[in-house]
Amino acid sequence: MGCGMLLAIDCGNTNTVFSIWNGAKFIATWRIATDHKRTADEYLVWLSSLLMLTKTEAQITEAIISSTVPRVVFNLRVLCDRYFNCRPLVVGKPGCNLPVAPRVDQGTTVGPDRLVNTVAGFDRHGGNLIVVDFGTATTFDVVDHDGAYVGGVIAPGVNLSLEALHMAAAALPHIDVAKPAKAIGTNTVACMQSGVYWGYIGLIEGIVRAVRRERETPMNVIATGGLASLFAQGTELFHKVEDDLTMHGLVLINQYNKETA
Ligand SMILES: Nc1ncnc2c1ncn2[C@@H]1O[C@H](COP(=O)(O)OP(=O)(O)OP(=O)(O)O)[C@@H](O)[C@H]1O
Ligand SMILES: CC(C)(CO)[C@@H](O)C(=O)NCCC(=O)O
Ligand SMILES: [K+]
Repeated sequence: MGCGMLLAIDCGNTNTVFSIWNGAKFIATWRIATDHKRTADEYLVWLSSLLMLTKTEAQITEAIISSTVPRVVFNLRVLCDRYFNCRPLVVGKPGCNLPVAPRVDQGTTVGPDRLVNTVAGFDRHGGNLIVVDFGTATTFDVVDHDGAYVGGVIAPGVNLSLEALHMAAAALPHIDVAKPAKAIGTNTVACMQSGVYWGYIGLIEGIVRAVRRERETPMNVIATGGLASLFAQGTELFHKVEDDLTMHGLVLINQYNKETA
């Protein structure tokens, strides 16, 4: 132990996931709420106490960041620079190359998490793929035969939809998403759960059907994100659920940039 390890950071609008890798070997992962006010010093205190608690001996010498929140990148860069003495790769920024460039409208920026999912999905399953990611938003990334991101769909996230319902209607409580026993709810919570769960299943199936109709080849569907396995219980659509897809993509992109440097 003690040789150079990779710190991979996946920063979403709700949560930020840190994970540590020794080459392709997974070492540890931790999650923190995304907050652009958090400083490099605060990240370090948090990280080092978790390292200690889990008795992980990590000598971090390289880092890669995917951030859907531009403002947090500054402090994450400072963390890597000041404490790990390295310049992190930042997906979507100059200096971080992707195996295949996205093919989208000129001037458009693709969410870095979607680019990362595309790379990981293509590596594991090849081209002609739809990657569904259940995060703050639910995204569908369409991966072409050669691994290029060629567009997709952005829908409101499951928890966001539940929160909107609660915020807008005085008599509707805050609830967690769950798969209801029956479609017909016989109390408020069960009615809301049915609406969100089966509504979402309908959304996913409808979007995948429409995307497939637009393409000439069959397309497998891969699901990732915290709620993927819950929704996999309500549809036959997913070829596979892969919770670690985004992290796998970060490791691949880091490797790719080292090889092509
Ligand atoms: N059965 C479940 N019921 C409710 N929430 C769940 C369940 N399983 C996982 N989750 C939630 O899923 C979330 C993890 O999802 P994920 O990391 O993909 O997205 P996120 O952190 O919410 O969004 P983003 O990546 O955009 O920040 C966690 O907030 C967790 O609470
Ligand atoms: C859609 C989200 C919020 C999903 O995390 C993120 O990928 C993002 O901010 N994307 C930018 C717009 C786009 O991907 O087309
Ligand atoms: K995510």
